[in-house]
Amino acid sequence: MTVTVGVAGATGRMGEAVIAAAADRDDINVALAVSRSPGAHVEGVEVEDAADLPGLLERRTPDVLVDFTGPAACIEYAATCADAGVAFVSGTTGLSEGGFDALHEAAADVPVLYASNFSRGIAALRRAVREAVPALDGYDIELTETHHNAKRDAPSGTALTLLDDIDDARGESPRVHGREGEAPRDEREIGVHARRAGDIAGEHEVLLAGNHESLSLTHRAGSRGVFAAGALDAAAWVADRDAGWYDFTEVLE
Ligand SMILES: NC(=O)C1=CN([C@@H]2O[C@H](COP(=O)(O)OP(=O)(O)OC[C@H]3O[C@@H](n4cnc5c(N)ncnc54)[C@H](O)[C@@H]3O)[C@@H](O)[C@H]2O)C=CC1
Ligand SMILES: O=C(O)C1=N[C@H](C(=O)O)C[C@H](O)C1
Repeated sequence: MTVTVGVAGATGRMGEAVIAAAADRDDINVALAVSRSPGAHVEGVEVEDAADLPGLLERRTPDVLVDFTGPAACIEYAATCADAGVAFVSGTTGLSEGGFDALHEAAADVPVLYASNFSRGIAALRRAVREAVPALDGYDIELTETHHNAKRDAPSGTALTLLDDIDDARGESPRVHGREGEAPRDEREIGVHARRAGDIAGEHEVLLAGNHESLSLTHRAGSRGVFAAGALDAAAWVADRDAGWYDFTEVLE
């Protein structure tokens, strides 16, 4: 079965990567690409005006809209998809709690699949973290993420997901974002460090140290292609599901 997708944020780094990845797949057809800077072509696909999204969804009837934009657009497009009966897959980060509430509202009408990171390696890292944290009870934990110099939100969405995983594994811990001056470490705090440099696609390290040993669990994305492939796997998986909230881990089961 071929799944038809629309791509929102089509002229952005991830939007372009998604369209490029779709061009190599037989199971996905890009029926629509939108951006707030229309007129360009990405991999031969014409990019149309995102302001026309409601009408475009009605006319092109994609099965799924894949969104990599910004928080405001993500919330707006989720509601537009809910109205149009189109499944919504998003990897947009930097959403507030209210933003996630809005996505959950859309999930009452259509399938919504959200992931702060669509790489399989991060899914495996999350499993490793959930196992390591209780096994190394009392060890200090520090989390470091490194991204390209154009990333807007910090810490990354993936870092926030990993922090939630750590909280689930050992109870809620205070988060300390960087340290400066007199800053003695509290026993349970998690130091969170966000680095921005060059064109690094995305790196995350969870460091556990204590008892004269340290364990570093690290993931490095070599290109945006890994995120794009995962998002398209998610789109293919969610296309014919019932309305509801879905997680990327379900796609990998
Ligand atoms: N979940 C995952 O696996 C991944 C998530 N991301 C996230 O995806 C998002 C996009 O990342 P990039 O492609 O690097 O950013 P980008 O800045 O290159 O592209 C974003 C695109 O969205 C559009 N956009 C932003 N706000 C908009 C608005 N209010 N209305 C209409 N269009 C709007 C921009 O014009 C641009 O075309 C970020 O939140 C990033 O953190 C990025 C990589 C992987
Ligand atoms: O903005 C990015 O580039 C990335 N954003 C996501 C995040 O915030 O975790 C995922 C990935 O690390 C790349």
